[in-house]
Amino acid sequence: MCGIVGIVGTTEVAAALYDGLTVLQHRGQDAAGIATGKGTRLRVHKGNGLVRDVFDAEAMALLDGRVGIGHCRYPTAGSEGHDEAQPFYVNSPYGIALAHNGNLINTDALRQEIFETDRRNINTESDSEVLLNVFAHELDGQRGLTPDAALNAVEGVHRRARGGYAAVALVLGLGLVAFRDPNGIRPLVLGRRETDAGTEYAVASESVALDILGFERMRDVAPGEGIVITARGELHARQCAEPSDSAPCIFEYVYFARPDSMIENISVHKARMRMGVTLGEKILRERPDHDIDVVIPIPDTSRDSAMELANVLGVKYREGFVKNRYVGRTFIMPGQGERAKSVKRKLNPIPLEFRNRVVLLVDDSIVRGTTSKQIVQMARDAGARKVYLASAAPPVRHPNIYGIDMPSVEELVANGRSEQEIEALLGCDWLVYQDLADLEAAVAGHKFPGKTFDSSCFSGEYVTGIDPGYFERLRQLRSDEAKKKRRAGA
Ligand SMILES: O=P(O)(O)OC[C@H]1O[C@H](OP(=O)(O)OP(=O)(O)O)[C@H](O)[C@@H]1O
Ligand SMILES: NC(=O)CC[C@H](N)C(=O)O
Ligand SMILES: [Mg+2]
Repeated sequence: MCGIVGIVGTTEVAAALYDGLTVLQHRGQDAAGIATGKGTRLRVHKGNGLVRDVFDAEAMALLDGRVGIGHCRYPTAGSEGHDEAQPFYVNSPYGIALAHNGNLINTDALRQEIFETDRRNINTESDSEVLLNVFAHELDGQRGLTPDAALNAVEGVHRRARGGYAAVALVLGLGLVAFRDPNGIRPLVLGRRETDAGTEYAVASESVALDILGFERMRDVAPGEGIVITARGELHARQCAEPSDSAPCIFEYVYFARPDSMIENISVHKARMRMGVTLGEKILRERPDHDIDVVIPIPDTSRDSAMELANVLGVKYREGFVKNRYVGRTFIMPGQGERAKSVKRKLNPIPLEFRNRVVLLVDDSIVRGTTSKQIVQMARDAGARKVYLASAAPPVRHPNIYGIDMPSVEELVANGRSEQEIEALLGCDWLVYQDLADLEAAVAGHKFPGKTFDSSCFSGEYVTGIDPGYFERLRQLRSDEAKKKRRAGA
């Protein structure tokens, strides 16, 4: 789940792109990059690591121009290597750099088509390089370099690409192009800032990036829409695909996005609080005479839900785990060994909150079970009398194929297991999951009743349809085992 940002400014934009990426860091910790354009020169600097590690003063000084894009990466395709860091660059036509959040599900077919029909080579395993080349080819087929030509090219992308994608592209001689897949699976928001020198525009994965840069949030980029902001600051927008089922990714609200972001006019913080309410109500229905002494969140993401859940139950909310702020998010780490080790390094219990108590631990989701297995044990070791575990999301039983790296069902702790079996495996005294209908209602809230989402990792229903054999191929390419082998060079 990468973070993307693009800015058309009235002055140099590199520093603002850097700041934007630092607040999108939670979306990808593996690699980061910025591309800027000035005159006929497009500059790209990218590398593995956190934003603060990838850029130094020297690199920043080279990134000149008033138009630019940035990316922080959490890989869902290809390797974690340096050459798959983004933005990707292609010199023809005009010089284009592109940054992509999401995952294409017809990458192989597109790669072949691009080689055989479009006569373009894709030099990495990245689906984002494929996306860039589809856009480049479609733009090449247009007459001239105008906003209309770029929007026609976006139409071409929507015709050919399948999957989840939100993308920003820098086209030399034109400006910034942004687009979002026809189902709107991946988020993208548009903002504006007035300056003495004129209007500036920014697009970003999450509105928090606009907030910290001082841009006013205008609206989400619509599913299937294309946007062009010329280097002179003119905004052009057009619907570039037939209307499709709207399916924003529900996992953004569960885990990925920052709580201070608004996605599709829904506050992530409020959505998480409502998840806590519905889960609390379920607990009261199932165990009206519960013996819970204290509700303890598993930091960070579950805090908003856990707090409201405690309110509904009428029991104390306590911070029982201290998080080491220098360890990143564990779920988006590439290997299981690293994920497992990091939970221990990251979270440490305060024994007095556990001793002789019946504790209800709350997490936003249980995916591989890496976190919860260790946390339940830590709570016991810290003296808890009983350890209950509640998940603000339903069991994850299906792969995510639109930009969250859960490609292989074998790695999911809920795969092929009943809730009782998962409870036994995680070693807790009681395990309770949110129901999917409650989760969807909680995210939609009162303002958007009946709103639909991509909830495929919970439901197994995929809005784009799936080609036969896709899951097996994905498993071969992206299981933890396959990644380990690739890293070892086997
Ligand atoms: O079942 P698992 O495979 O362990 O995955 C789920 C856990 O991973 C995430 O935490 P993470 O440490 O990534 O980030 P956070 O600090 O934002 O909660 C999520 O919040 C759960 O705690
Ligand atoms: N998480 C993402 O959005 C990943 C983008 C792209 N598929 C990559 O692997 O680089
Ligand atoms: Mg967590």
